[in-house]
Amino acid sequence: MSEGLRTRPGAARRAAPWLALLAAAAALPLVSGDPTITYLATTAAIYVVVGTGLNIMFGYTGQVSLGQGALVAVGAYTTGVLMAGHGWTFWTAAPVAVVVTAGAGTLMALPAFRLSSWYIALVTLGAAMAVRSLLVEFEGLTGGWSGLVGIPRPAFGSRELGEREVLWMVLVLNVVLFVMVRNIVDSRLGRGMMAVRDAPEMARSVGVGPARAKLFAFACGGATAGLGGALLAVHHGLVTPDDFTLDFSILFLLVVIIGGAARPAGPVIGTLLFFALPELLTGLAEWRGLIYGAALLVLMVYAPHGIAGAWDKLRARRGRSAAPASPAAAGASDGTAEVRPPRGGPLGVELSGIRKAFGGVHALGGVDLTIEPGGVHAIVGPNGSGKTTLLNVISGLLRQDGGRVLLGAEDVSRATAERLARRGVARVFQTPRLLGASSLRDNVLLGAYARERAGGPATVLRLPRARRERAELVAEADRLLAGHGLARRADEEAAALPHGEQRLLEVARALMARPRLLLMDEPAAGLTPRELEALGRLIRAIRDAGTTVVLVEHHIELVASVADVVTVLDRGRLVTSGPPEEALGDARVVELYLGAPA
Ligand SMILES: Nc1ncnc2c1ncn2[C@@H]1O[C@H](COP(=O)(O)OP(=O)(O)OP(=O)(O)O)[C@@H](O)[C@H]1O
Repeated sequence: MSEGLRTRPGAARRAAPWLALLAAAAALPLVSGDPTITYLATTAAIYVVVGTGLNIMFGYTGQVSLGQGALVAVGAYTTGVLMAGHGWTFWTAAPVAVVVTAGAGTLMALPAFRLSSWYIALVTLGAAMAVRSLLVEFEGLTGGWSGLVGIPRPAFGSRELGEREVLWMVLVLNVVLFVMVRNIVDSRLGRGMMAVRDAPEMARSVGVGPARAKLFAFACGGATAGLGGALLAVHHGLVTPDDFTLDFSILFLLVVIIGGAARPAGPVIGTLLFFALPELLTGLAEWRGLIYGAALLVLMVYAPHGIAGAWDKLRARRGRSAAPASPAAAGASDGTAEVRPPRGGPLGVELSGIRKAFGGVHALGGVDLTIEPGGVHAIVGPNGSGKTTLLNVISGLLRQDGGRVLLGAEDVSRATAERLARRGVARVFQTPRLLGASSLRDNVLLGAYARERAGGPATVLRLPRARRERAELVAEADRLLAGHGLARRADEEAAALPHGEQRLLEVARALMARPRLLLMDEPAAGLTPRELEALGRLIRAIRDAGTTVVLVEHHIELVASVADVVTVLDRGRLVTSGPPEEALGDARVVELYLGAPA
């Protein structure tokens, strides 16, 4: 058994029903011998290829594209022009179509760096309309309304592949794609894409560059649409603009949504349903529109994650009730035993003249502060005094209006959050920011994003290097989860956790980064007294392991018990800074918290 499957025994079992379904669907046309069934099955299998790419863009990265049909057209016409017009073989034309369409997909991604996902939907819709017009306008190249005809089948020498052989080829491609998508999703790349989709600020704080993640997703979507287009061109033998209407583009989005976005099997199920339903409803032709609409409505209300999502939920519910309590859960500790030394020495911070305003609100009005490496530095102050803004500036999530930030000896005044994460800065947010639909284990693994070494190709192909690294990280994440008493729930969705445990999960994710500087924003909020004590022990253990901790906190008892230095802010200005008893005993601070003496 492979290392990957050994560490995730559930993954193979989860995929098994869908692989069986795919095999059954593939077997039907292969045994029936009916050319119509073979033709329809090939078309369906090509749609799965396109849907799989869209699933990466939309399902995993949250980029709504209504232009997938246009990208398929780019792939189909590129193949058609090269094969019918220039005598290329399928084996040379298809890779060119894939590259050209990946490029077109990447171009479509450019507005995505600035726009929210629903605006991107409009941009891609516009692109779909523009491509169709261009296909008609460039008549000399594309054949105008008549399109391109006489596109030959793929051939080996003079022997053309038969209909069934083309179907086989597309099915094999689907299996390869399925495995590649599973490898991507179950890797740093996939977790990064989902972080961009669910919590963009958190994504940046763990080291994910949102632009790169979106670019990668659009390139994947473009490449698979190009492959789908190349296959459609040789399957049909001709391409015309009428093959690529707006309905065609929207169809792929529906296939992914109905099948189950962000589930590798989603496009398979969605496509099977799309092709099977008209056959099942032949006697009810006039009711078909109504039945489709009602089914979509019911699905969106009761199964918003599509059919694959509903199935996963059912399994998770059954698994939860059957799962025995693990020893780790019974003896939940405070996680101190699992704290590991950072990826380098502790980092100090030097802030000089930091200013930040939001419109007329001066959140920080010129803060000078030195945070020594290796200690616990608490920042306290009344609501709205600028504490979170200060953490955002230190972590690179906000660019200050003026002033300088030094991290160690390095001037990072203009550094992005992603870069700082790579330098060893990690963050715990005021309200937990998690991948709600991902497992606890995947949430913790995301913390290692900035220190994972396996590159894209090694990850996609799951080469031994990537496997080894993944197995080590999974073991580390499981130890952290066990340390926080969450081992038993490692495979459950993070969104199902109660608030207190979501906070623990955030801390585990931050520790997974082995940070040199850990920024914690109100980690004690909502914790019970027992949990507070455990948090205090954990913070001390993190410091003792060699990490600088900056703790923004309202819980003064916790601050007094763990902090080496306390800084007090009020209305964006530094009131005092020093050892806890000195800073917290300062008359101005007492007045801030208790009000002026009568
Ligand atoms: N993105 C923003 N847009 C507009 N105003 C903001 C923004 N972020 C912070 N502020 C304002 O800046 C001031 C400082 O906010 P900040 O969140 O840093 O305070 P805080 O000390 O962390 O407060 P709390 O203890 O309530 O979390 C507040 O007046 C707040 O309303």
